Order: sequence, then structure tokens, then C-alpha cells
Amino acid sequence: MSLPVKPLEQAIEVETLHMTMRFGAFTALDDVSIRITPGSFHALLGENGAGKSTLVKCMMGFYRATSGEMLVDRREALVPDPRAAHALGLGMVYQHFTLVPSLTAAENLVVSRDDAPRVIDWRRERAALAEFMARMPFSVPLDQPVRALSAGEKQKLEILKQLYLGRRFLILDEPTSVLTPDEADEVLGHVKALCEAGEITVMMITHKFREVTAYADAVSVLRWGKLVGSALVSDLSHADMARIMMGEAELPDPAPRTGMPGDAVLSLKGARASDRSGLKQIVIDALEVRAGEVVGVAGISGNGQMELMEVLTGQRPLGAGSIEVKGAPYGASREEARVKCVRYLPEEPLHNACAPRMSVTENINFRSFDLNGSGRRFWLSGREMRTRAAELVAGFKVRAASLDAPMASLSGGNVQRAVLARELTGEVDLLVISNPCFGLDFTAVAEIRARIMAARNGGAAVLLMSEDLDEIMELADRVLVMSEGRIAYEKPIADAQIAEIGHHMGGYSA
Ligand SMILES: Nc1ncnc2c1ncn2[C@@H]1O[C@H](COP(=O)(O)OP(=O)(O)OP(=O)(O)O)[C@@H](O)[C@H]1O
Repeated sequence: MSLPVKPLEQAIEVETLHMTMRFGAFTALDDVSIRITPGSFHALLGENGAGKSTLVKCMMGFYRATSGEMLVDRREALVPDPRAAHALGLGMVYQHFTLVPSLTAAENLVVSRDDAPRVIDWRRERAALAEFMARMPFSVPLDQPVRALSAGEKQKLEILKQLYLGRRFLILDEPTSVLTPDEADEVLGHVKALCEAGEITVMMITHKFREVTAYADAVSVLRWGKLVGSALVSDLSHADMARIMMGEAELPDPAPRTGMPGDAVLSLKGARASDRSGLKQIVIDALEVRAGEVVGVAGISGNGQMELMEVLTGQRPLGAGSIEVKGAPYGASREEARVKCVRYLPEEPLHNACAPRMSVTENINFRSFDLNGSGRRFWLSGREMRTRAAELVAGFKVRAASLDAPMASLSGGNVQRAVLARELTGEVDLLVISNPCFGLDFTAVAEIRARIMAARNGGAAVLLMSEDLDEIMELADRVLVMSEGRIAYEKPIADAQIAEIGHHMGGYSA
């Protein structure tokens, strides 16, 4: 039986009781009981694969929990599907946007309603929207196509959409991943104010301790599918949170930067390519990455980084100009990448660097299943592939139900680890990587950054595209900013200022 939706301005309480989710013999969620009181801002922490997404998918009716139940305002709530969760007032906001880019904000709101009429009376809807917006503590431009909004405005619109749909318990799944720090603070500040006003209750999945301390009241921590701690945020330091998440495990020390850059490994000259819309050009007059050097490319996503990555991986043709690797023209075929020891980690690795339905073993062996060490072709046996996969899975701490599990069943962070295990193993002369730590927990971030630094110290040339300025400041020898398809700024890291980089990222180079 579904409960009636609460009227506006009333946050709801949600509680899970002994929630357990098994996938075959694997227990992803083990007897988890968490109460999120009305109007509170609850953070959910846990390492990659700890079970955070599984928990919220059970709460939202995407999965049917193997056992356990959920209470909404202390009454048993059945959620056989997401519609039932919505009817109870539960909604979800993701790290990636779910809005239709070509529609305006107003159109997005109206069409998202289950009861949206086939013929919309825009005069009536507009009046109702104006009344709704007047009651909201923040607004977004309603009449522009969503594609013209900044990432921060889009995320505010996602939250407004949930409120407009009458949702009073919001699950935020890493909601600030694609926002700048300022945008993240603005969005979370509004969310907190709504909680304090008693309008919504929030559960936020995050890997950022700073956000937990700044915005959440309470925190729950999952490890290996179990709830290992729930506490008030005011009682915990960042070190306490890390300890609860990791148990006894130790963080690796940051790898020191050693050695000086050598000869150019990658060089782009006069490169021109069309962007995804086909309307604008990517223009890179000169870009060089030398052996033993990390060149960081900062920029807000959508400013040509993805196209640059596609040019370097051979997925986007050059209209003019040249790419050279180790002094010879480079066309980025699989064979050339192998011979020249070029490795990639593209954006969204599950779709761009994996076969999602194939197993972890197969995906980890993609590069090497038909080669031996000397480059001659021969086929690795099934057993050799498994042994190799098992070693890499252990070395990079990939958490999967088994080596035979399809890649798509891994948590986001574990897909990232598995692809990095494949790409960072063996001889690497040029590494082209995009947001390598996106969605990774802090232990994995430390490990992966140490591995990137080790590859650099070992003589690899690294082109690091990242939206995380801290990452660039930590790893890069030189920083560039891409803005509107061009390199708008370039400095050795020692002379670079975060504020100045941020300024150029925003496109204010004049
Ligand atoms: N459909 C599925 N089939 C098999 N195993 C699954 C499935 N969904 C999740 N798992 C496994 O359950 C575990 C928990 O995954 P989950 O996505 O909940 O982790 P998470 O805490 O959200 O991690 P991340 O921070 O990386 O997003 C993982 O080991 C994952 O491989």
C-alpha cells in the first residue's frame, strides 16, 4: 500500500531496517539499518564498492532488497519500483544531469511530471511555475535552453525539479562531481538551508570529507556492505572518518617528484579539429609533453578536453596540423599505440575503454591477450588470463563479486581501478588520462596519484586532463588551461596560482 504524498514544506523520515542485498553468492549490502530523521542532512561514506549505490538503489526501488524493510515516517513502505518510491516522496539527484539540454528549464520541469498533459496550457503552467519559484529559496533562469546553463545552475535545477515533483527525501549521489568548488558550495548551501527549514531530508553519497564537515549533520559509513559507524558530524574529525572507512588499512605515502623532464614524447602542432557540435573548432597551436613530465590540462568540462582526448585516441580526425610521438607522425591506431607504448584512460571508462558485458578477466586482458612480451602474437590461455587478472585485481584493489562478473556490475570506482590496472601496468612511454580519480574514494585517489607520479618518475610523459585543480597542483610539472577549445594559459606549476587558473577556466582571459 502506498502512502499519500506529504504536503509541501514537510521533510520526511526514512529508515532502513536490516536491509540486505545479495547478487548470487555475493553480499553487496549486509543487514544495514540507518535512520535519517526529518530535516537532517545525512552523509553516506564508504570506499569504492562499499555498497552505497546498492543501498540507495534498494531504497529507490531500482533493486528489490533480498531482505529487510524500509520505513517512511515510521510506517512500513513497499518500493517494488522507482514509481512507488516517488509516490512516497523519495527522489534522487545524480552526479550527471538528467535534464533535456534542448528544452528550457521550465519545459524540463513540466515534462518531468508523470501527469504532464499531452497538450500543455503554457499560460497556466507558467503561472503555477512562477508561484512555485516564488516559494523557493533560489532560482534558475527558466526560459533558456538547459544547454546554456552552467553546471551549477543545472544541478540547482535538478534539485528544484525534485521539489517541484513533491519529493521530500532527496538522495544526492555525488552531486558536486562535475561542479567547480564555488558551485558546489552554492548548491550544497541551498540544500542545507532547505533542510534547516524542515522542507527536505537529505542523504548524500560523497567521497569529499570537506563537504561532510561543512554541510552534513550526521554521517553513516559502509565498509564491505556493512554499516560500520553512524555518528554526528560534530563528533568526528576527517581522520576519524578516514579510520572508520578504511579500518586498519594504511594510506600510501605521496610519491615524491624525482628527475627532470627529458625529450619531447608527444607534440601537437597547428592542430585543428571540429568540436562535438560541429560548429566550433578545437585549435591547439603547440602542445608538447616531455619524458618524465606531467602536463596538466585544467578546464571546465565542455571546453574541448574531450575532443582533444578523441584526437589523441584516433577517434576524431584532425582537420589540419600534426601529432607526433617520439618524433614520428602518430595516427593513434591500436598497433601504433602498442608499439609506441601509449596508454589511455578516457572519460567514462566503462563505455569508452571497456566491453561492459564482458568479464573483469577479459577486460583486464584486452591489451595483452594476443601478445607476448616481445610483441609477437600468441594467445594467452584462459588460465593465464585469469592469473594475470587476479594479480592486477589484487594489486589495484578492484572489488568485484568475482573475476567472471561482467564489468558493468562493478561499482563506478572499481571500473576506474580495473581500467587503470590495465593501462598503468607494463611499459608506458606516453600516458593520456582524463579525470583519473573521478568517483574514487580517498584511499584509491592517493594510490592512483602515487602510481601516476611513479610513471612520470620512471620517464613516462603524462598528459593529465583534470577538472580537479588540487590534482593538477599535486601532479603536474606544467599546467595549461583549456577554454573554448584553445589553450588559454600555460605556466610551470611553481609559478601557477590557483586563483589565476580558476579565472582562466571561467574564460575571463581578457
Ligand atoms: N548488479 C550487480 N551484480 C553483481 N554485483 C554487483 C551488482 N551491483 C553491485 N554489485 C557489487 O556490489 C558491490 C557494491 O557496489 P556499489 O555500487 O553499491 O558500491 P559503491 O559503494 O556505490 O561504490 P562506488 O563508490 O565505487 O560507487 C560491488 O562490489 C559491486 O561489484
